[in-house]
Amino acid sequence: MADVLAGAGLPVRTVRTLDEHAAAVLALAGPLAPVRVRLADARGRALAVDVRSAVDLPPWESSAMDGYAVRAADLHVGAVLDVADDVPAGDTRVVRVPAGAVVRIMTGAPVPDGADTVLPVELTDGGTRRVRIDGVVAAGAHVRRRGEDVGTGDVVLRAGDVLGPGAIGLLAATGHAHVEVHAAPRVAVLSTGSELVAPGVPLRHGQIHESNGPQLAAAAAAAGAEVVDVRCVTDDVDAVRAALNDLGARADVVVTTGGVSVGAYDVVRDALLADGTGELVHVRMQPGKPQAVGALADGTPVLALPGNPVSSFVSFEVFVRPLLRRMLGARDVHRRTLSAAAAEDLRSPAGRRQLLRARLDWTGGAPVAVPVGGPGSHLLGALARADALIDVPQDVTHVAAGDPVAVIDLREHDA
Ligand SMILES: Nc1nc2c(c(=O)[nH]1)N[C@H]1C(S)=C(S)[C@@H](COP(=O)(O)OP(=O)(O)OC[C@H]3O[C@@H](n4cnc5c(N)ncnc54)[C@H](O)[C@@H]3O)O[C@H]1N2
Ligand code: MOO
Repeated sequence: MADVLAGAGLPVRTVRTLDEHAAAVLALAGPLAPVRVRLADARGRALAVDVRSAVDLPPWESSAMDGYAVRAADLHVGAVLDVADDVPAGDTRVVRVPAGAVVRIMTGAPVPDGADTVLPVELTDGGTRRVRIDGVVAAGAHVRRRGEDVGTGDVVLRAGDVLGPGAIGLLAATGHAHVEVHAAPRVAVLSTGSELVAPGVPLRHGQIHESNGPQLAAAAAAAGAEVVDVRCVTDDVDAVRAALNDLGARADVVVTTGGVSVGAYDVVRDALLADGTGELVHVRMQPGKPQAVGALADGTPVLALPGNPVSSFVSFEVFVRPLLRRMLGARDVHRRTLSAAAAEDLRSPAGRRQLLRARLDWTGGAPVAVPVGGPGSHLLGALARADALIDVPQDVTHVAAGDPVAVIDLREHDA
């Protein structure tokens, strides 16, 4: 769309909807090359290939109970049977139950040949040489069949699956010590602003603690990226350019905050424009209106987010996170969305899609979206309480309490 904001000597800005800018950012990179990693290093990474089981699960008939392996035909209340053998878990012998006898067996031990049923110890007198049968079970009870869970060669996980604890357990059980995953995107974070000082340093008048860097680094790590550097520079174009080039050499993506608006010292804007690759964007959203994208000399993408802490948080969610998930190789790069009832009346600016921080209240069963922190982009106080973003469409200016609203669920779901 043609720029409507140029004027007063300001550089040209492309005007986009949120979806248009998200699509433009997503097009900046694809999944990174596959690498082979140890299972212990695979959590949070996306599989580069389908994975098949190397074994049957269970690999042999196994007992689901501590008790006695029996022939169902020999089970009668009051019968007393010889205990021919004892098979604990880990016993690798091939054992056979003689006719009219039983074999004591433990949970997870191989069921002896000839036995078809496991009688739990609670239904016996617990004898070790001879055992009295106090109760019976159905034929076949408590025997886990070979391959009933997973068969050899079955596809157990697919390319693009992000590996949570359940998947790691499955990979181990199916015999995989290593897996092919996509490399994790290396992310560098650069905060800009002469007012910024490190957390812990006492503030002088005009100074604030640098919070976007730690926030974005945490968000990138939670998205599955490897954060290689978090740095802060003053509002100096040369310092920004030097930092960008240095960080770009070690990262797959550089994320900056601050200095992309229309201020006299908006140096990220100036640095990206000076290098000739930058595009300034006015996104029809709140927060997150001023954005910029660029590329370093080696092609490394730079995503420049606005400096207000809530703006950088929301911008990361809707622009940076999907790109990182794509580079990670995840099949599904977007957060889950759901419909919730608005807890209160909401106002939204005309012509801007609003993403309002909220907490989902599930106490009534169906989700209710409770706004937290207000719409101001500087209101950090409630950020930690938000686990969702209410997504108010660009053309909607009013939502009544109780109305359904679309919500982006910020909780992690890979586990
Ligand atoms: N005349 C106009 N002024 C502004 C406009 C506009 O359209 N016309 N847009 C406003 C909007 S919307 C936003 S968002 C901000 C974004 O501006 P910048 O990206 O250039 O950000 P800064 O000016 O550098 O900082 C904004 C704000 O955030 C604080 N900040 C910055 N970095 C950090 C950090 N790392 N940690 C904590 N806080 C940070 C900074 O101190 C400012 O208060 O522009 C509006 N202005
Ligand atoms: O776009 Mo700004 O992010 O509204 O505060």
